[in-house]
Amino acid sequence: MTDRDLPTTAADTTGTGDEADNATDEAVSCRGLDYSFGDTRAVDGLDLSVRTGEIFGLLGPNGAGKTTAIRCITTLLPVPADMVKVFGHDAAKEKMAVRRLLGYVPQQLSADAAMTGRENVTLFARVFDVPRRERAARVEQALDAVELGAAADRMAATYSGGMIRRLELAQALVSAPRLLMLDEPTIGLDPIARSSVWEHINAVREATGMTVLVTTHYMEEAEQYCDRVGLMHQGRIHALGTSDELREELRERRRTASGPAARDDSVPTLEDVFREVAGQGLDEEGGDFRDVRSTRRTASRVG
Ligand SMILES: Nc1ncnc2c1ncn2[C@@H]1O[C@H](COP(=O)(O)OP(=O)(O)OP(=O)(O)O)[C@@H](O)[C@H]1O
Repeated sequence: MTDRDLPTTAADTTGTGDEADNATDEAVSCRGLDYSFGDTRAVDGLDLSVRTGEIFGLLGPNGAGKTTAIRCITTLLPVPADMVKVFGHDAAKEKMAVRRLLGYVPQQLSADAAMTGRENVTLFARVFDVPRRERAARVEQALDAVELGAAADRMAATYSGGMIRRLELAQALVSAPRLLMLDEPTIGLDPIARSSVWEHINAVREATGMTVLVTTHYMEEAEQYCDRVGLMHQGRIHALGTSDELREELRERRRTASGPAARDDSVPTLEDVFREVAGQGLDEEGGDFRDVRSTRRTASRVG
C-alpha cells in the first residue's frame, strides 16, 4: 500500500473547533446504553470503552446487538444524552461533531456497481465535504491506500468481493476519520480476501493513528488483528480484554474450579471463553447463522 500521503486523522485536516476532541484518551464511551426495537431489547445496558488508537473487536453471534450498538455510536439511531460519547462529544447533543470524526462501513453494500471505483470514492468525498481543492488528491490517496489505484477507472460491478470491500474502505477513509467503524468487514469473503482487507485496515491504522472499532464473528480474525475484544451476547458485553487476557482468565478459573474443569489445563480458545460467558458457542444462536452468512456474500450483493 502507498500510504505516504494519507492525512493522519480528521482532526489534523479539518478540525472540529472543539477542545473535547483531544481532551480524552477514550475514542468511544458507552455507559449503560439501551436500545429497543418495539419489544426487542437489542442493546441492554452496554458499557464500552474504546481507547484512542486501538483496534477494538466487538464479537458476538447473530442478534447479539453489535450492529445496533454501532449504529447508536454513529448517531444513525437516536440515543439519550450522556450515554454515548465519541472523543468526548455526546452523540445526542453534538451529532454533527460526532459524524465529522467517523468513517463507517456498514454491512450493507455502500458502493454503487454502476460507477467506477474513483467515482464512488469521489461521491463520498463530496458527501463528507472534503474541501474541493483537496478532493482529487484525497481520492487518489484513499484508492492507493487500499491498492485500487490501477482499477480505479473500472466499474465497481467488475470488482471481486474483496475489491469491493476495499473500495468501501477507501470511501470511508477519504474523509480522514479519527474513528473507523466497520460492521462485519470480511463476511462472505474467501480467506485470502479476508486477510487482505485486514492488512489494509492495519496498515492505514499504523499510517494514520486512527482508532478502529470492528464487529465480527470470526474469532480467529479478532485474535489475530484486534488489540482488545469485547464478547457481546444478548445486548451487553460479557467479557472484555486482550484475547490473551481472556483466555488466561478462563484457564485460571478452570485451575481453581473443582470437578472435570480443574483437570483441564489446556490453553482455552476465544470460542471457549465465549461459551463460558454465554453458555453456548458463537455459531449456535439463531439457528440460521450460516445461512445469513452465505446470503450476505459481498460479490452477490453487487451483481
Ligand atoms: N430494524 C429492526 N427492527 C426490529 N428489530 C431489529 C431491527 N434491527 C435489529 N433488530 C433486532 O435486534 C436484535 C439485535 O440485532 P443486531 O442486528 O444489532 O445484532 P447483530 O449482533 O449485529 O447481528 P447481525 O450480525 O445479524 O447483524 C436482534 O434481535 C434483531 O432481530
